[in-house]
Amino acid sequence: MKELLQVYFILGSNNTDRDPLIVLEEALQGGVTLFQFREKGDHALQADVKVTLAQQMKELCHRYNVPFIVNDDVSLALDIGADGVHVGQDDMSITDIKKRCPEDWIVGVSATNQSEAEKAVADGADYIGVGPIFGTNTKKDAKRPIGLSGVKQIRAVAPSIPIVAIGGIQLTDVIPLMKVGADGVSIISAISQSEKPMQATQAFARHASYFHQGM
Ligand SMILES: Cc1ncsc1CCOP(=O)(O)O
Ligand SMILES: C=C1C=NC(C(F)(F)F)=NC1=N
Repeated sequence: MKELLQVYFILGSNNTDRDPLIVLEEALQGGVTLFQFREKGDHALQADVKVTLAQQMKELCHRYNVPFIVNDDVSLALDIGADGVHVGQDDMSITDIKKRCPEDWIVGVSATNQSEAEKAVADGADYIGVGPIFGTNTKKDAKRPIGLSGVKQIRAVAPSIPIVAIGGIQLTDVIPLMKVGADGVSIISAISQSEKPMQATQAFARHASYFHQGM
């Protein structure tokens, strides 16, 4: 699981002005290790348009042997045969999801502090998304940034669960984040808003793998 978290790309149709399928394919060619479909916020697609995009993105990910995760929408994830879901603290509980969903599903949870992280571990989450690390414009209701120290504190109470850092992350943040205990980084705009998503992803992959070799 920790290897999958190295370069965790997240994309929804409103995170880019381009065709999201083209952006996704370029990022996959650059070495994305895990992908999350997150269709939220202004102009988010709904209903069958959203389902169609999700199915197309899933097929694309599977062509590159990358697992396809759906944010929040457990029913959509089940309907299209996703590889798992990512839920927030106030979404469906992990235990309920684990009951309803395939045994081999990846179930990730957001955590922004030590108690949320401890709860996620107790509930059996497969990984936790820790953040927002830095300020971000991508998520309207993001909480106050927790910085590198926030990751360090969470790793102190959750020594073995896979942790991916998220929120305002740029290339130069990768190695410092891994040094304080993250197993990988989750990125939206640094890749989706890049003029060259493939090259941007390659750079993130190089930094993340460099650190892993170093360990
Ligand atoms: C979904 C989410 N959760 C915490 S911050 C964030 C948005 C991250 O987007 P970006 O990588 O563009 O800052
Ligand atoms: C709010 C979120 C927090 N973390 C993550 C992930 F990086 F996948 F763990 N995804 C989200 N959608």
